[in-house]
Amino acid sequence: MTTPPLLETSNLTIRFGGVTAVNSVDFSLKETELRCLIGPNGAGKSTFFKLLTGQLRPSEGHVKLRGEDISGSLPHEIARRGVGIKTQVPNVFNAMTVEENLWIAARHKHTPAFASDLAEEILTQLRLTGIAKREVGQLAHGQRQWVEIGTVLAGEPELILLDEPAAGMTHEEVERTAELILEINRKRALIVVEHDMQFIKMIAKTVTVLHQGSVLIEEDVATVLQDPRVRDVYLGKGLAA
Ligand SMILES: Nc1ncnc2c1ncn2[C@@H]1O[C@H](COP(=O)(O)OP(=O)(O)OP(=O)(O)O)[C@@H](O)[C@H]1O
Repeated sequence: MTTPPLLETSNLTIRFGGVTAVNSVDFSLKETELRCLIGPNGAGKSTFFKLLTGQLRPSEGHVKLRGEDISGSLPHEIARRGVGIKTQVPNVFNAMTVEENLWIAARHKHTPAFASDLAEEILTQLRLTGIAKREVGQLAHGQRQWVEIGTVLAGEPELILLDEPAAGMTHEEVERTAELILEINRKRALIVVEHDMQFIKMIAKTVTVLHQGSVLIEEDVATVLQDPRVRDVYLGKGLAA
């Protein structure tokens, strides 16, 4: 028997009134694969993520995790099955330190002592040990984003969805974020939505392009960035390939 992919969607579709935001998407992700998902504004990327995490229910089609149908499952059930997400909405406690935030996130699943060990491990992995005792509200934008990624890691997901992790970062922060993602990808699968093409080039292997809710092309990064259809959909929207 062949092993099913880590994640698979078939004919995944959602309509809002007259708008088909995600339109018959067949998508497949292998264990520990890193996939970049790009597309112009309104292409359906965030909505696709919401369908994967159970925040939205599909109008049609299915989402399967290791072959098990999770379409229609509740967000906390999907999280428990190993899907973590970092959205663009902040999800950390500003008045607490970096290590306290990581500990609280780890404590959902673990004993206090184990949560401390896990928080320590994440501090090391994300190279945040130097700012462990700082309040999150006092940190630079990039550092806060890394703490947010850390709180997702504290849930020990097998699949991590990152929605625009490099948005608003300086060039140095973008480079470090790329390194962190590649480090995380040694053990875990990720889907990364991003508009910053320099960042995409730093991390991408296979890129899926969404346009008007459908998959326009899915290829290696070099092929995608040279594809005239991709250039067309981004025309005037700042694709710096
Ligand atoms: N709750 C909703 N009700 C109605 N329409 C919606 C809803 N959510 C999304 N849409 C529409 O679905 C389409 C896809 O939106 P979505 O936010 O998924 O795009 P996106 O690719 O994430 O865009 P961006 O890059 O700007 O974040 C858009 O036309 C949007 O207006």
